[in-house]
Amino acid sequence: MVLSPVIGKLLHKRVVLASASPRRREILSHAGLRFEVVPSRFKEKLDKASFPTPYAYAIETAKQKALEVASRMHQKDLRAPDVVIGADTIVTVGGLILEKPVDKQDAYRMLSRLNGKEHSVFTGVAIVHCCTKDGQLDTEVSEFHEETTVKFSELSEELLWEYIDSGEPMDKAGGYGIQALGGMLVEYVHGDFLNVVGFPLNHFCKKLVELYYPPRRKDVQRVKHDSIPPVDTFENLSDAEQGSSDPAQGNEGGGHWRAEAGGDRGQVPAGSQGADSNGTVGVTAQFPAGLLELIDGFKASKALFTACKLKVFDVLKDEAPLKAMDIAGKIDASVCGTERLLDVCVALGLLEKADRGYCNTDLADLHLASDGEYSLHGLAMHSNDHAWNLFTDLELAVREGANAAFGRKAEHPVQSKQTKLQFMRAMHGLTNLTARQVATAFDLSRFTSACDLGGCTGALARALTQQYPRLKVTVVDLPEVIEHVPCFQPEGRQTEQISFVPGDFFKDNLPEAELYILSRILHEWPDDKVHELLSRVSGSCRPGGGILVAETVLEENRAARGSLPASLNLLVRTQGRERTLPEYRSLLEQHGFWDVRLAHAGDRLDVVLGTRAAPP
Ligand SMILES: O=c1[nH]cc([C@@H]2O[C@H](COP(=O)(O)OP(=O)(O)OP(=O)(O)O)[C@@H](O)[C@H]2O)c(=O)[nH]1
Repeated sequence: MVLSPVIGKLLHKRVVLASASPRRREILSHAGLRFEVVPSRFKEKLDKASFPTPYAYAIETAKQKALEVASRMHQKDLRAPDVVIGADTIVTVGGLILEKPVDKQDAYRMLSRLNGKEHSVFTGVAIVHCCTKDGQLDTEVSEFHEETTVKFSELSEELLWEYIDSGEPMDKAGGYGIQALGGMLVEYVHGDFLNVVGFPLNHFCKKLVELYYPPRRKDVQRVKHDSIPPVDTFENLSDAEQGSSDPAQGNEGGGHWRAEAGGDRGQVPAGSQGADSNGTVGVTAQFPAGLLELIDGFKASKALFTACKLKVFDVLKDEAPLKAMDIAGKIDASVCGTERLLDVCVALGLLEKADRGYCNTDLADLHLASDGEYSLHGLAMHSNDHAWNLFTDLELAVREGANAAFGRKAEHPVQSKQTKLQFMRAMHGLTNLTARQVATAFDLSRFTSACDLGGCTGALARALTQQYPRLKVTVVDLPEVIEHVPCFQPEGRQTEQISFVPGDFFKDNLPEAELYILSRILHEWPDDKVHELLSRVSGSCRPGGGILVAETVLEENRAARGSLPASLNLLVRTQGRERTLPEYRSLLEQHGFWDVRLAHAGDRLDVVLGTRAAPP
């Protein structure tokens, strides 16, 4: 892959993205970068007037965000990551700098300023290389900015308010998200689109080229070219062509090869260089490290699952740092096996290793220990014990179409007694992660009652009642699910706003409600069952009532953002599939729901809201 040498230079480093922005995370992970996310605590309050230009302000803010994370991580365990990336996006119009709106009125003020005009979007980026010398943190900062020009159409007041009420402007610079509903406000864009979204990926790659591949005279002489390759492009680079250096280790001595697992992306296999009849030394093959990583990907998943199963992250959450020998004792495993597993977890960014022993990373503390609101331990265990087996039948599923393995090898997880609690844990963790975003994707304050069909442990119901104090939610799920709900109720947080009703939404009467919710339900079923369910919902829903469907909505070219493996999961596990917005719209309209709208609820989930029309 053409781009891999650039991003590949960071693959064997511990890279941290010092940002809470889901867009930045998505842009960089789609580019193939591996990193941890540690949101910066730097308060964005620099005096704007003290900067000569708006972009100087954005760069300084980005730098301070990254430095704060580097120094916090260094203080925590006396070891900073290798690279910390910070970014800050601002909008400028008429000499003013706009950041994220503080409330709806502020969003209105911003959008009114942008209405019908051209404005600039600047993102400042700081790449901080860290190293520890005599226990002290040493940093080297590289920085740059990118500018994009955007023009808004002339927009009516009504449209502006409708947009503001969608909730989208609130966490976005200038009060709009060009990648989502805000795209409709935009007449044209000149420059890098991703820069507007929050991270100028193209410029970032060029900066990496500048940092890691400074032109070296002997290489230029060694390779005969009609002209010297341009330095402002990152295409067709490999270490062998451009020389290799590492800013963290000083540019002078570059060109060292690494022999770590997965290989260095720029490494060239022995024998692949040679001279042609013109005496040109060229590279005939590029080491396919990205491909090898894909081939090895299942080993990384299995290492994570095994560490979860052995409760490594629980042990280290209670007591850390611990040496491999102590951890082995606590998890009842061999010392040499434990040490290898722990080191793999370090390489995967799940653990940190220092002289005093191993510790969880923040990510592992939050998501891989088995307790805690945002634990994904249940999901990891479900993937290990069930999804793993189902995926061994992927070939069959692909050959035969939907659900080839279903019924032959494993039962539907909710139907199997042994697995239902584990499945509930998996769903609980996953739902907790996105529940607030689903609850706020649309303003639902007009509803006073809701019925969450297949609402499992009530995680979404809890987020809804926290957001809308007037709302009462009835959660309907199978009796064998409801029986285990008390295990998932956080102590002291039971609320009278939520009730649980055992039942089968395909057979039993649906409770009365103004809003019916189907979160991660429809994708489980083929079209005929979806029609059956929607017709039952439609029959119970009064005119003016609503239906809220939370699913990953496919793009029209059928690519789903970050969730392609999930689509295969449905193929091996169910008879269902993910659908596009036109498909959901058509399904809902066929059952009397109109004004069908879409909002994104984070990286992997979208929300579709429809309103029940009066019967003709
Ligand atoms: O069209 C779009 N424009 C901007 C955005 C998002 O807006 C924010 C900008 O805010 P900031 O740079 O301060 O970053 P934060 O989100 O606060 O995260 P940090 O932790 O890095 O400070 C950014 O998220 C953009 O992605 C957008 O989505 N679309």
